[in-house]
Amino acid sequence: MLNINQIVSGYGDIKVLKEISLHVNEGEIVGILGANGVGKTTLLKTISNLIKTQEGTITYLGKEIQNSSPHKLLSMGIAHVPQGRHIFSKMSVIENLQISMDHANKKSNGRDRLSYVFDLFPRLKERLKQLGGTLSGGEQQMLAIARALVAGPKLILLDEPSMGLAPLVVQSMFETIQQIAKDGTTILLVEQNAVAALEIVQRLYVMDMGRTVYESQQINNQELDKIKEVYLGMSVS
Ligand SMILES: Nc1ncnc2c1ncn2[C@@H]1O[C@H](COP(=O)(O)OP(=O)(O)OP(=O)(O)O)[C@@H](O)[C@H]1O
Repeated sequence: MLNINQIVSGYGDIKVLKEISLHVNEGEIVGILGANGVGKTTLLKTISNLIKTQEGTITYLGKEIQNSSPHKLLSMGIAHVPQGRHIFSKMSVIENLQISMDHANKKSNGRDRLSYVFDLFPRLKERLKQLGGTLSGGEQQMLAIARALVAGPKLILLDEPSMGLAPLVVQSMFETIQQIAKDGTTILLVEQNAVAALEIVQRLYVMDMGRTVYESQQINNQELDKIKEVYLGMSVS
């Protein structure tokens, strides 16, 4: 579905991504793990063209997209849920969702998409008129994901959904992410919380210094221990 081929990008003269390559197959949850500052967020921003691709190609459903605007990418079915959520804090829950629906993939029915996100996140339905900025951290993350989903995406780029959330909230958020994938939306997940991410991904990449240093095939227990120990510096008993 998504093929990233030898991409270079960064900020001004600073190259953060250094010829990174990876792919995502339709229906998968693919994880990108790695320490602070290795370029995970930069990778997602480059895919959604918030940062320019300096070298290499990004192919989505057979089309090169590295020069397509974020708006065009959304209409093609790629939605980005940024780190820190960036919901509109002075707008209500329903207004936040409405804005995204206005830019949606018009082939799917808006009403259906809205009822789908309310089934996934009933708390949002109870808070339609509440301002985004007054929601709890967990609710804001629900709104950020819901806002992506009402656009009818085929692929969601999800940047650190666990950030700042209590462990129980993280667990329930990750169960919902798994449900979203089961319902047919492919997910590229960037996470610091390796323990939570490893529970739900089908494949994963570990990044370091703007490159992938590890790519899993199928994840079994033995491989999980190796990833944790060698690449993530976690102790395995
Ligand atoms: N706007 C910017 N201008 C200059 N450098 C930046 C900018 N944004 C990020 N960087 C740098 O790019 C590098 C990669 O940052 P990035 O946010 O992609 O890392 P990350 O792996 O997502 O980290 P984290 O897990 O802490 O969010 C870092 O060294 C960071 O300081």
